[in-house]
This record gives sequence, structure tokens and C-alpha cells, in this order.
Amino acid sequence: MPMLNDPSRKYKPFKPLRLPGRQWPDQTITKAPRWLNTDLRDGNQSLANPLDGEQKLRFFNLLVEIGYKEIEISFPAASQIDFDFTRHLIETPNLVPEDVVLQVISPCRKDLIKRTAEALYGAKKVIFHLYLATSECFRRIVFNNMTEDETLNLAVECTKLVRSLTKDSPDPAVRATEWQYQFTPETFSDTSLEYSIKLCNAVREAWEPTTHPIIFNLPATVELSTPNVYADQIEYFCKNISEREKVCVSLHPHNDRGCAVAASELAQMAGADRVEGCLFGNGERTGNVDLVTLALNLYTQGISPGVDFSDISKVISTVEDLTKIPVHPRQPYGGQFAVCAFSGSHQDAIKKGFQSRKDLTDDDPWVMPYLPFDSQDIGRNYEAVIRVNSQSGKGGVAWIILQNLHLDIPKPLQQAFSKIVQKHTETVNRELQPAEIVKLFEEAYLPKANSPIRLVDYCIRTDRATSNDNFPITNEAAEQQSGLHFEGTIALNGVEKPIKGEGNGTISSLVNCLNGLGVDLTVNYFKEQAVGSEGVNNTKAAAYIECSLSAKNGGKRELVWGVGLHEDMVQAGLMALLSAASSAHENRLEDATQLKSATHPHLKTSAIKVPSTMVTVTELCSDVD
Ligand SMILES: CC(=O)SCCNC(=O)CCNC(=O)[C@H](O)C(C)(C)COP(=O)(O)OP(=O)(O)OC[C@H]1O[C@@H](n2cnc3c(N)ncnc32)[C@H](O)[C@@H]1OP(=O)(O)O
Ligand SMILES: CC(C)C(=O)C(=O)O
Repeated sequence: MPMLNDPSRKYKPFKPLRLPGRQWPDQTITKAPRWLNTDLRDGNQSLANPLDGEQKLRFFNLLVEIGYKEIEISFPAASQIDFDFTRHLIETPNLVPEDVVLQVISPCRKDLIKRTAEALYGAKKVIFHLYLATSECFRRIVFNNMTEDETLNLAVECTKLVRSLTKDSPDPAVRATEWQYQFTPETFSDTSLEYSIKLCNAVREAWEPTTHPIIFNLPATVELSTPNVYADQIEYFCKNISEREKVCVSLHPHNDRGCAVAASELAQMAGADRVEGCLFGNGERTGNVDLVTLALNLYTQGISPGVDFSDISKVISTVEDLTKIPVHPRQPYGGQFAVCAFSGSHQDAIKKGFQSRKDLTDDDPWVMPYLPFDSQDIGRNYEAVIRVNSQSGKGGVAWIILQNLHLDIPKPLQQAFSKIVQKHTETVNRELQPAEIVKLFEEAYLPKANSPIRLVDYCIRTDRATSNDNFPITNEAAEQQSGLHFEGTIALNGVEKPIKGEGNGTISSLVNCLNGLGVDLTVNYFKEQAVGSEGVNNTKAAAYIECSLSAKNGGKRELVWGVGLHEDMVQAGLMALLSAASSAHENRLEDATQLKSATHPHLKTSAIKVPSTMVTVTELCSDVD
């Protein structure tokens, strides 16, 4: 059937509450609520294949590890599995930590209440949870026209029965349990507030809370309205329930309209003390409120949530394994795309954001474009933050190289490399993995074992006079006074050739040698960089060189890049140059056949512009592998 042109006859708007002077909009959340995790009950009852005892135990242990102190473990009257699991937790020493309270649920049916009480014999700390639907819809349709009074009387009677089977039991062993009582007027958000309050007051009188407050759990059993309406209902309930100090107001939002998180946050602002929900929003239909999102929403406001998601991947894999429901990639916080950027401008901003935090610590406030929180806090590294596809730009690609090779590649090289990556993503038409990007980088810029131009050995000598203690010569002065002489052997297409050249620095003198071999390039850009942490012994040097080749056939000047990586700064520079020269040579393969057969060129290099010289020793010789 198609969607209706006019849905207004079939669907009626939810009638909002009139609450003049509502105060919740001016409140903020300043502390974590009491959490009740119901993955083992509400989460379990909604699975195609509910958990067996062993699986429940694994889930229980995970919840304890995360730090939940109130856990709804079962519906003991529903199945032997739930009954036995309850007994197992109670009877096995040390399974339940001292500070963890077990909660169990039962409907307002006497036989089921008795069975539930049996399951709890000998427990240390228990919340006995009873529920009864109170809305007009449920009383009429589900309970066969049960009146408000009949419903209230059933709730009171069943509460008294629970009381007689627990804290008022004639058996001292039963009385030894630390009992709490929770009553849920199921379908609360669709029930008249006056009636809910009347019924809850009657239940409170029947239970007579002493040590522990009575818990009134106020569910949006089905989410029917906007979150502000739920907040109004909670504020009204909190203000009008009698003996508020003896009452813990608990929330149990479902997510039918996709607003459960917002509803539960506004309802906390409205005065609620406790929240019930499931990890990653599991639960009937569209699920219960997601406790992970709620907790991490608090955390990222600087409020300790009291539960620990610092290894969220472990939580996800356990939950997925047990429930067989995958966590959506775009799930807040936990989803694999939750802190991940594919698009170029996002990546650029994030990369700059990380660079701005380079010298900061966890005591410096997190201010980061596009990323609302630090993924390391939930046990994820930064590798998956930036992902590269055809929508990505240079910033993202540079980030991958930084993360994987620790090279902070200069901007002009970023531009050049991102073109290579872009072309590749368009060819393969999919996301590129970091390893593929690294491979593209290495192939494009790093020297290779089979490079057509390789330096076999070399020796560098300066002209300058050696300094003595009385007349020290500064490096700058020496450079102005003298040139550098570069001599060595280059293997060109496997054929070793002696080379000789000079310049005002190592790079320029090697360029001079290469020019002499017919490799006609000019250095446009040179940058050197320490790789790794300063002061660390294994620090390496990186050098980046951009060269231009002389224009061919009146065309544009061709640009090539080379990158060198070595423990020694000088060698890094030479490697970068040779790598660029090899690329240039490969690009001009046809020209290479016409290379001059010059053996000992000795050309002036005044045309070569090199931003800085690197060598400050008077003689430096090396064999190059
Ligand atoms: C909103 C929630 O999520 S509440 C938790 C719901 N969870 C579950 O239902 C999971 C476990 N449930 C079960 O295993 C079963 O439904 C049981 C054991 C509770 C009951 O099973 P059955 O006796 O076969 O009853 P069945 O489930 O078919 O029907 C429910 C009956 O309980 C009544 N009922 C439903 N809710 C309640 C309640 N809160 N209090 C009292 N009676 C209730 C219904 O009116 C119906 O009675 P009827 O047969 O006279 O019409
Ligand atoms: C029994 C209550 C708490 C419930 O599960 C609901 O209303 O969704």
C-alpha cells in the first residue's frame, strides 16, 4: 500500500503537556545518573536467538568490567535458562562483585512473582522489578478493558506480595538479602500523568521504602513524541510525586522515533536520577536508549560517566558476537566511521588540528575541527581517522604518510603526490588502504635498488682554509669563501661512470656532476627534516627535493620530486636528488640514449639555485650501498 496523501486521518499528533514555568530547559547535566544495564533482559528478549546461560555469563562479565553497578540479569519466570542463570550468579562464589546489584523483572502476575522470588533465594543485593501497563490503550486492548482502579489495585496487591516474599519474609535467610523495589508503570509516556502519580503513590505506600528509595521507572515503552514532551512529563512527575526524597526516578526510553538519547538527556535535566538502557541501543524494535552514547556524551562534556569504554573495540566485538547484531558503522562513538573523514577539506582540517596539538597533553582542552572527541580515549588509534578515496585531498594523503612513514611531507610535495593518489583512486574506484598509499609514495619518490642512477661512492672536499684556535672560520664565512668539490662514481643504467663537479654545497655540486652526465635538471626546492623524536638515537633525516627538467620540444618544464631517508643528513639529501634524477632520467628515457659520453665533466654551476648547503666538514667521503 502506498503512503497516504493525507496521513492525518490515520495518525494523530501526540498531545503535548501544558507545563507553564517548566524548568528543565535551563538545567544542565552535571553528573552521571545511576545506570541500569538491561542488555540481559530487554536486550535479550528482543533477539532472534536469545542468549544461553554461557553467553549470558560472558555478557554479564563484560558489563561488570565496563563498570555497571546495577544489572538487570533476567526475567526468571520466563524461561528455565533465565531462572538457572539467576541461580548460577547467586550460588557461584565471587561471580558477582560486592558492589553490583542484580535486578530481575516480573509482570504483575502472582504465579510469576512467586517463581521470581524463588530464583532470588540467597542473593546478596537485589532490585525486584515489577511492571504493569497503565495507558488507556493497553488497559483497553491488552487487559480487556481493565479500569484505572483495577489496574491500581493489581499493582498494589502485587507490590504487597513482593514485599511479603522479600523484605517481610518469615525466612531470615530471605530477609538477609538487601532488597530494593522497582515499579514500572509500563507505557508511562502514554498514560495520564495524574493517574501515573496516583498509582505510584499507592505502590510507594504499599512498599514503604526505608533504607533504599523506591525506584519508579518511567518508560517511553514506545517513543511517541518529541523529547521535550518526555522531559515535561518527567519534570511533572518529579514535582508531584509524594515523598520525592524516598523516590528514585528512573528513565527507560525506547528509540522508535530515533530520539531516545535526546529524550533521556532532557529528562535527566528534568530531574531523573537513573537511566535504563542497552549497549549500542539494542532492544525491542528500534531498541532501548544507547548507554554507550549517553556515557560518552557525558565524557565529552568533561563529566566522568562512571563506566569505562576505553577499549570500545573489545566491547563491540563481544556484543556483536553475542547478539549477532552488527554495530552500525555510523553509530556515535563506536561506529567505525564515527571519527573518520574521507573528504578532502575535512581531512585537511583534521590534519591541521592534530598538528596544532603536537606539543599538547591531555590537560589541554580538546579543540579539534570535525572531531568531537579523541578516539584514543576509547582505545582507537588515529590510523582510521583519515581514509582516502576519490573525495580526498592532499591533507589526508599527507596524513597517511605522516602516520605510516613519519614523514611530514612539505606542501608542494603534498600537492604533487595527491595527484598521483587521486589518479589511482579514480582508476581503481574504491578506497585506498594506507599500505597502498605508502607503496605509491615509495614508488614515486624513494630511491629504488634498481634505480637507473645510483651513487656508488663519493668524496666531498672544500677549498676553504682550515680554521685554527686563533682564527676560527665560521661556517657561513667558509661557504662564502669556498666551493665544494664532489668526486665519485655513478652507476648509470648499470654502467659505472666517474663523476666530478663543484658547487656551493653538496647538492649543487652533485647536480653539477649530473648535468655533466647529460641529466639536465635544476633544483627548485630543497627541504630537510629530522624524522622521529629529537634526542632519540634512531632519529633519521629526510630530504625532499623538487627538480625541474629543461623544457622539451618547447613544452612546459617538467617537475620531478625525490625523497631521501638516511641516518645521515648529507646522504639523505644526495639520495633525494638521485631519486629525483632517476625519475627525470626515466621520464626522458629516449633522451638517455643520446647522453653524452662525457667522463670527467667539470662544469660551472652558477645557474643552479639551492636554498641551503649542508656540508660543514672539510672532507666527507663515503661508499654508498
Ligand atoms: C515492555 C516489556 O518489555 S516488559 C517485558 C516483556 N518481556 C517478556 O515478555 C519476555 C518474557 N515473557 C515470557 O516469557 C512470557 O510472556 C511470560 C512467561 C511472561 C508469560 O507467558 P504466558 O503466560 O504464555 O503469557 P503471554 O505472554 O502469552 O501473555 C501475556 C499475558 O500476561 C498478561 N500481561 C502482560 N503484561 C502483564 C503485566 N505487566 N502484568 C500482568 N499481566 C500482564 C497479558 O494480559 C496476558 O494475559 P491473558 O493471557 O490473560 O490475556
Ligand atoms: C518493563 C518496562 C521497563 C519496559 O521494558 C518498557 O516499558 O519498555
